[in-house]
Amino acid sequence: MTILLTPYRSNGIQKLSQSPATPKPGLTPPALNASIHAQRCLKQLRSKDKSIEKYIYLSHLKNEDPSIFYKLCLENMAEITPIIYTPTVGDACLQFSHIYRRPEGLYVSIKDKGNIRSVLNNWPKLDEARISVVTDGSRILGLGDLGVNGMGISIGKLSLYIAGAGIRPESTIPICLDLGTNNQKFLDDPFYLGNRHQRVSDKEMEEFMDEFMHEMFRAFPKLMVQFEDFSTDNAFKYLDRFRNKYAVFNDDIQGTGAVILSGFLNAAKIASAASGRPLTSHRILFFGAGSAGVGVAMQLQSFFTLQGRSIEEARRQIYLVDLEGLVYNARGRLPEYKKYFSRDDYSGPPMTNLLDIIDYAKPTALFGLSTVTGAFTPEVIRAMAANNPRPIIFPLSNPVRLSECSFADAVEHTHGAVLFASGSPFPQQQYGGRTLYPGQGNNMYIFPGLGLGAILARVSSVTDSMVEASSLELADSLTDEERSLGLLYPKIERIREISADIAKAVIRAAQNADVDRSNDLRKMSDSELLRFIHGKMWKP
Ligand SMILES: NC(=O)C1=CN([C@@H]2O[C@H](COP(=O)(O)OP(=O)(O)OC[C@H]3O[C@@H](n4cnc5c(N)ncnc54)[C@H](O)[C@@H]3O)[C@@H](O)[C@H]2O)C=CC1
Ligand SMILES: CC(=O)C(=O)O
Ligand SMILES: [Mg+2]
Repeated sequence: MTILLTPYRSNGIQKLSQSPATPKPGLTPPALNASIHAQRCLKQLRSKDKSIEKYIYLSHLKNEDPSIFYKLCLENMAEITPIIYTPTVGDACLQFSHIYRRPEGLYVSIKDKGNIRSVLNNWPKLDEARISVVTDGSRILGLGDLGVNGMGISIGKLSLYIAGAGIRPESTIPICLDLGTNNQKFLDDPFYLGNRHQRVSDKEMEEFMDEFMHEMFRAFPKLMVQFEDFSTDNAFKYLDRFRNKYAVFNDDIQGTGAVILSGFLNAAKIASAASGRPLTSHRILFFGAGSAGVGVAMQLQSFFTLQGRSIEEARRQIYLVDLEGLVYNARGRLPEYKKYFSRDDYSGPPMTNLLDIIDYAKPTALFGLSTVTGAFTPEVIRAMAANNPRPIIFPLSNPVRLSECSFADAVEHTHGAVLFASGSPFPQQQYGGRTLYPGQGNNMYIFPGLGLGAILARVSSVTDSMVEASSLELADSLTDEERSLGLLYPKIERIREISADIAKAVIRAAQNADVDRSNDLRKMSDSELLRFIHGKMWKP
C-alpha cells in the first residue's frame, strides 16, 4: 500500500498514477507504517458522531489515498457501505453544494451542447475509461430533483464498483449532466453549484442526450454506461432509445429488477414451503409504479414465463398501485410504461386504500417503491400476515427515512413471520429468543458484477438475458450457513466473490446473445473464466 504525499491536484484518479512508490526521506514521519495507518484512519472515522461527517472524512480519504480508502471499505463493508452509499449518500447529495471541497467526476452541461466532445476530452484518463455512471440528478433516490448535487450518487455507485467488483479506480467516470433543475430551493441557494435555470425542454434534452451518447462512445470506445436516477419518463425513454445502440443499462429499472427478483426467489421458496403454494403462482403487489416498480414487475413477469406460465398468466399475477391507487384500465389515461400491467379485471371506482387493495388482490408479496415513509402501517402489515403464513414484505424506498416500514415493525406485526428486505439497511432484531436478519434489497448487489462482466466481455449492448443471469446467479449465491440464518441475500462482506460469479454468468449470457467482442473468453472453461475474472480485479 502506498501512503500518498503529493498535494491533491484534481480528480482523485490522478492520485493513483502520480503516487510515489517510496516516499522521499524526511517527507513522512519516521514511524509511519501502512497497516497501522489504516487502523488510524478507521479510528478517526469512528470518532465522528454524525454520519455526514463520516462521509466527508471518507471522501477526503478517498481523494488523498484511494488505496487505504478501498482497503478500509473491503475490510469493513457492512460499516462503510451505509456511509458512502444509502442512506448517508442521500444526505450528502442534499448538501452536496454546501459540503463541496474539490472537483471529482465530470460535469457536462446543456451549455456544452454542440461541443460535448471537447468537454469529454478533458477527462485525464481517456484510454482507461471503462465504466461511467451517468445521472441528470432529476430523481436522486427518493429525494426528488437535486440538479448537479446528483453527482454524489454517481460517485457513490462507482465507489461500490471499485470496492465490490475490483474495477480499477482510474477506469471509472462519475458524470452529472446539468440540464437545469426545477428545485427552487437550490435555484435560490447562492452555494448551488449548477446552472441556475429550470430544466430544459424534452426536445432540447433529447438533442443533448443524442450528442452526449454519441460522443461518449467515440471518446471512450471500451465504455459501459449505467444510467442512474433519471426521472421516471426519461428513465424509460433513454433506456429504450440507446439500449440497442450502445453498451448501456438503467440501474433503477434493470438493476433493481434483477436484485429484487433474486431476493423474491429466495423468499418465495421459504413462503411456498410454508403455504404449499407453487413458486410460480405468487401474487405481487407493487406500492409505487415508477421506474423501479415497473422495472421489478417486468423482471418478475419474465421469470414466471420462463418457469412455464403463459405471458398472460404471469402478467395477471402483478398489481400496480400509484399515487392514484390501483392501476386499472377503466381509471383513464395512463403513461405507456404503466399500461402493460394495468388491470382489466376491475372497473369500479378508484381503489385508493392500500388495505382495500390488499383485500382485493390477496398478494403474497408486497413491495414498496413509492418514497412514502411508513405507508406499510401496522394494519397493512397485519393484513399481509393474516393472508400468508410467511408474508413477503419489501419496503425498498431509499434512503432509510423514506422506507415504507421498518424491520422492527414488520417483525412485530407479523410475530416474526415476515420475509423482509429493504432498500437501505436496518438493524437485526431479537424475536422469540431468535435473531432475525433483514435483507438489503438494493441494486448494489447487481451492478458491480454486471458491469464487470460487461466490460470484460466488451459487450456491444446489455441484453435482458445478461440482467436475468445476474439475478439468478445472485439468488443462487447464498451459502448453507446464510440460508440457515434465514438470509435472502448473501452477506455483503462476500461482495467480491459474488461479483465475480455474477460477472461469469453475465459473460456467458453475453456470449449466448452474441453481443460479446472478446473471443478469448469464449475459449475458456468456466473455472478458467472465473480465475481470469478474479485476476482482473483491482486490489487495494
Ligand atoms: N432498493 C433499490 O435498489 C431501489 C430503490 N429505489 C427507490 O424506489 C423509490 C422509487 O423510485 P422510482 O420508481 O425510480 O421513482 P418514481 O418517481 O419513478 O416512482 C414513484 C412511484 O411511487 C408512486 N407514489 C408516490 N406517492 C405515492 C402514494 N402516496 N401512494 C401510492 N403511490 C405513490 C408514484 O405514483 C410513482 O408511481 C425511491 O425511493 C428509490 O430510492 C429505486 C431504485 C432501486
Ligand atoms: C438504490 C437506487 O438506485 C435508488 O434508490 O435509486
Ligand atoms: Mg438509483
